[in-house]
Amino acid sequence: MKVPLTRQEVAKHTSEEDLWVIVDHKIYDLSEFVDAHPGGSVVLTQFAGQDATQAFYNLHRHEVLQQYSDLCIGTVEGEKPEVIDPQPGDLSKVPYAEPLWLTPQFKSPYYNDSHRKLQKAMRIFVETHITPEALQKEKDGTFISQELIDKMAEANILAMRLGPGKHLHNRKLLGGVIDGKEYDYFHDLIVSQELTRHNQRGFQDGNMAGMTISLTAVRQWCNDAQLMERVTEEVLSGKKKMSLAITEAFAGSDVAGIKTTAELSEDGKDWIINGTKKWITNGMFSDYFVVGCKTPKGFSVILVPKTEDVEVKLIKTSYSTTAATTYIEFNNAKAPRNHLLGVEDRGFVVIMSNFNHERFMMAGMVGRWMRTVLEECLKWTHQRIVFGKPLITQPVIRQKLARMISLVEANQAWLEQIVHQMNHLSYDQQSQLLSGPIGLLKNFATRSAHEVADDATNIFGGRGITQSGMGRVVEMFHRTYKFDAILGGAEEVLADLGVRQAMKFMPKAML
Ligand code: HEM
Repeated sequence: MKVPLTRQEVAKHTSEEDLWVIVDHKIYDLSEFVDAHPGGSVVLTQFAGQDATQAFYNLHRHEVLQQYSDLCIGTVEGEKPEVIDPQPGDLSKVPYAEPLWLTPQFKSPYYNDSHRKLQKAMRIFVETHITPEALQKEKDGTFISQELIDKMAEANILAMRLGPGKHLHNRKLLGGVIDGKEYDYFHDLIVSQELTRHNQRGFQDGNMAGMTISLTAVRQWCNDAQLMERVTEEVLSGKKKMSLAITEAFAGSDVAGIKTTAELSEDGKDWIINGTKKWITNGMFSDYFVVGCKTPKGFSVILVPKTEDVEVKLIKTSYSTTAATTYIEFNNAKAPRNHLLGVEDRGFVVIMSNFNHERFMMAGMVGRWMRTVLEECLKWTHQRIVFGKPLITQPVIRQKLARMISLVEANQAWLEQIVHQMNHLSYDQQSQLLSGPIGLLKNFATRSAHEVADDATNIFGGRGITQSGMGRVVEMFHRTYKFDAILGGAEEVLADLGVRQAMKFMPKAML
């Protein structure tokens, strides 16, 4: 019964057995909920019969009202709710909460109608299908469901995550909102950025991150076209999973220090792999591993199928085990000879060129996360009342917000500039010309994340270090932004790479 009622009528319901409150001009009957209320019954009785809007928004996220909408029995007569009730697909109206190209008042030279269509469809898909599972999996630590993988495969989201290319031709993306042939690196950026919006960092990686950084290497470097097509089909249909297995306890960003070996069997038919790998995202549920190995005269990359000679163990890290971070032992594991990617002993180029797309995606994703954290801070500083005034009235808080806005916008602007170049360069040209700039961009993105996480946590105070409730997004960001600073190449290594690449192009220029 959602009928208008007067404030006088609400004021009559003040006992624990018969308890009504008003929040944002809506009336809630909490009589049955009092005992179940996580904040206890006392606080509710203190506000019984009254308007509790300010107290409510000081303690709860708006999503609480969406979850408990059944308790709402009507609106106050002659009044209208003021707080925005976001629906799947909506753009945020909070300043800076969306990149400029999604802000109706502004223009961008980079995006067209097909980008807008894809963005809208992705946001609806993420909010409807991915976010509910992401929230659950981040908490319970179990792996992504086959049901969700199947849905993403059907919508061709798995295929889109590899970036533009022939694998998208003849595919209808998200039910046909755009044609696979139209797909460019701006679409790719949109897919990455929308996919982070559930704000569950462990699940973000648990959601097939392994595939996005390993199938790319198979597609680019597999010498056997039939094998490449078969693996692509198996993985993009969601039937098989895969991951990239390069890092070891012995070697992280210094790929040259890898100890895992690959030798040809006596009959020359198979590679025999021995050694260990560590921090392999999605390794627990992978059917294939793209493995970096020492071969007699150098370093090679091999596609290794999961067999009983490949043992996997779960590693607990600072984010959820839903990411399936894995320790792997290869014990005489076999891979057919044609599973070599690229040229024997010259696998370095396979790994290095593959890094570009991974790092570009990571920069886009952490950039989008920062923006969400900025939105959280803007909302919170307006709703949080301290010393009798909203937090935003404090100049020191506005200084922090100014810095966050600048970092978020600078990252996106640089990112878009690089994406524009990617759209106009071949894969080889990208490897040659953009590995430096992309490395520097990822470095800048995660140094910015460091600043944003620090300021946001201070703004949220105790809530910023609490895993549930008001500060949950900020808490997660502060706890997990380091994954972006380390995975795909540590900050310092990327900064160094960026400058060394510039040195290569340095003319003999004198002062
Ligand atoms: C529609 C009415 C309400 C609902 C559905 C509701 C629901 C909840 C939920 C789900 C939580 C758990 C924390 C979270 O997820 O954010 C919570 C916590 C809490 N609630 Fe409510 N609540 C309501 C009204 C109120 C009111 C009127 C007060 C009065 C001040 C209040 C005070 C609190 C307190 C003190 C906490 C604990 C907060 C913390 O741990 O920081 N609630 N409430």
